Amino acid sequence: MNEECGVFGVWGDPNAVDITHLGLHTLQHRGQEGAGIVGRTPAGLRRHYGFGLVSQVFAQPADLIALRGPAALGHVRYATAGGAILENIQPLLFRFSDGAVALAHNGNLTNALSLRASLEQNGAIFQSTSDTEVLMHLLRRSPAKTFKGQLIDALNQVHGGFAFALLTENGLYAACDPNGFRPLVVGQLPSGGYVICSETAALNVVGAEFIKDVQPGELITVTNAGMTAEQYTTHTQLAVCSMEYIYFARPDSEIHGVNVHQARVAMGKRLAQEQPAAGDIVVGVPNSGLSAAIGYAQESGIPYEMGLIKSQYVARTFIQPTQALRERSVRLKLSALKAVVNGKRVVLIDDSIVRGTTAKQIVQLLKDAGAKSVHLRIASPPLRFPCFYGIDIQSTKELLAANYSVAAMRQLLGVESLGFLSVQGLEDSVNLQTTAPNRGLCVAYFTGKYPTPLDDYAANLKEELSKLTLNVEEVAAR
Ligand SMILES: O=P(O)(O)OC[C@H]1O[C@H](OP(=O)(O)OP(=O)(O)O)[C@H](O)[C@@H]1O
Ligand SMILES: NC(=O)CC[C@H](N)C(=O)O
Ligand SMILES: [Mg+2]
Repeated sequence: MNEECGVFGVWGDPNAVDITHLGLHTLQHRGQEGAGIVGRTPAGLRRHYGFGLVSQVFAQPADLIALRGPAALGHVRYATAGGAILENIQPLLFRFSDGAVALAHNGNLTNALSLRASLEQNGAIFQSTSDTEVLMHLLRRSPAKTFKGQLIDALNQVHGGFAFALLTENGLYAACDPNGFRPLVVGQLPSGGYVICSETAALNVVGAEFIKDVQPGELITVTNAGMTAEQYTTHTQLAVCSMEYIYFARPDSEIHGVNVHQARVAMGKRLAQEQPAAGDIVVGVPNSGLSAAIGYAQESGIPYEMGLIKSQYVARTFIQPTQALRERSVRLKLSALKAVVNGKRVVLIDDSIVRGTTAKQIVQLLKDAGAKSVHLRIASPPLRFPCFYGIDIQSTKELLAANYSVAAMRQLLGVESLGFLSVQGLEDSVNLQTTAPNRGLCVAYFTGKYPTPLDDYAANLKEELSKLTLNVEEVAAR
């Protein structure tokens, strides 16, 4: 599993580029592989981009100065399709005889490969290997008369997960897929300018007021005439990625009206009811396990303690490319507090188990520091199926819970007991106000039931699952 991507665009503010730069810093947790900004300068759209963190890509003041103007679009990337080559770092910038367009994307398209094959057969020449680029080819081939009409045509042909943002000389456009898998919000700056970005935390940091969540199948247009919202399709059904609430998004963001920290606290409370444990202290795994640990302690009455310390200088573990690096970075990142855990029965709370790298090492750390027993509780259901909508887990091979039962995982991780939150518990904890299936959440990674056809990925998944020798229901029930 890898991070997400983050998008951030501004229209109608003289400081658009600097605001976008700040916004990307705030969204850095969503992608650390590459970053870029396109600015609408007096000389047209200009781009600066590269590999690494926002602070590395924009190391010199001149990098931003060259982009300045009244509108900008930025992106932080972690690849889900097409790998880590410079050409895939976003925003992508296309120059046409009649103008330029910048394109940024969070999510993953399920039919990009087949669309690309047929576009190439008809003469298209792609510049990158990412799924994102197909949108622009479809847009340019549309017979519609206006840019917006062409965009609507293109949006109706791509499938899967997408929060797209596009910048032209004339406007800033943004759209969400028909399930709203990925979060995307609109806000307004004190100057009157508009911001469109992945998370509300970034609105707060740049001083913009929240206006709305972009809804499934919705297209937002911002020009000098103001902001408008319309449906590019009405075949929609809310299925927000539940991993956004569990792990990805910042605790200080709100997605469809639900604060991420509070959702995690509620997951922890529910976990305490569903999976009680006899312990002396509750310890959360920094960072994203802490909110659920607070909830577990509140509900169980077991005191919350700081049994693990996190170094502030080590990034998220998933993004390391190899297992050896991931293991080393857990060691560097987390240490046990001997004075707190020695002789104690520890109830250890984390938000998720993916490969098991983190849990395995932390249990060892706690035991080495003298913990009498470790009762591991996970504030999400076991992750057993891949995601094709924007989280980079596209194979069951690496998922611990796809390959081992809960009892086998308990042994493997070396804990006295192990318990997970139920799917129902997750849905109730997030508590979205909707009548959509699964209470408006995508829970496919836990149930194997995907809210859309998987297009190019379907055959592969079928084959993988057949190798597990269990059917979907059996895998989900392990
Ligand atoms: O089972 P694994 O493969 O180890 O993956 C799961 C762990 O990874 C994530 O933390 P991460 O270190 O990425 O980020 P965080 O600091 O925000 O918790 C997540 O919160 C779990 O702790
Ligand atoms: N994590 C993402 O949202 C990635 C966006 C896009 N699919 C890419 O690979 O660049
Ligand atoms: Mg973690």
